Amino acid sequence: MTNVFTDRLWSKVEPIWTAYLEHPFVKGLGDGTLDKEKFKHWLKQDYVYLIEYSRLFALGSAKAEDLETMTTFAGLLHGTLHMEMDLHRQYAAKFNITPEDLEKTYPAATTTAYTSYMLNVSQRGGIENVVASVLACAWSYNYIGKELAKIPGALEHEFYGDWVTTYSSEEFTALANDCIQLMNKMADDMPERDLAVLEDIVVKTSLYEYMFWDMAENKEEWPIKL
Ligand SMILES: Cc1ncc(CN)c(N)n1
Repeated sequence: MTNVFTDRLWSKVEPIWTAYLEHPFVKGLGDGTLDKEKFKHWLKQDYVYLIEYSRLFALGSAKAEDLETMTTFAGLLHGTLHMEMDLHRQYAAKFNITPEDLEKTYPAATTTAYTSYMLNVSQRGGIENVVASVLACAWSYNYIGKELAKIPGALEHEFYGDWVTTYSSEEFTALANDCIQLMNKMADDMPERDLAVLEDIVVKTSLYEYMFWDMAENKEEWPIKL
């Protein structure tokens, strides 16, 4: 089989993605020992992250040059707003947090930096920048979900089992695969100079993903509280 662009991306980001699995927050999700307050911090920050992330799918749909791509982005938008964010709303209910309060979460420094970066490169560039921006997000959570699902008891854990089940599910895998396929479709016949730009976006967003885990682990907001 011939190599596709995402194979090249994978070999570039593999060390970062392997580090996710060693991260204390991710390890705690997998073995069920994660502190609930840390998870609550992730949950709230991730909800407002996903709102901005959804904007990227809407932008991708607007920038699409064919109906098939437009439809794929619309499906990704729907899957995020409903399937993925439903998981967050269900967890929030366990903490007695309403969807309205979740939505009012003040974005932390890392959340702001990560979403601003994605929106900036996506607005400045063409649709291929949008796809490169969203790729690490969908693909890495699916990767983590599938790896954690291999840990005995992780899928059945009374609290974190739903997290592992959702991100390793066929439904979420299909969303991640849609992003992977879109990336390969965009990269086809692209000159090396442009591919290098896309690779840099995927590396940076992969690093932001790591910072997001750190932010949740340390319950970070901003350096000075007002
Ligand atoms: C920060 C982050 N990255 C990725 C995902 C998976 N959509 C997420 N929910 N949050």
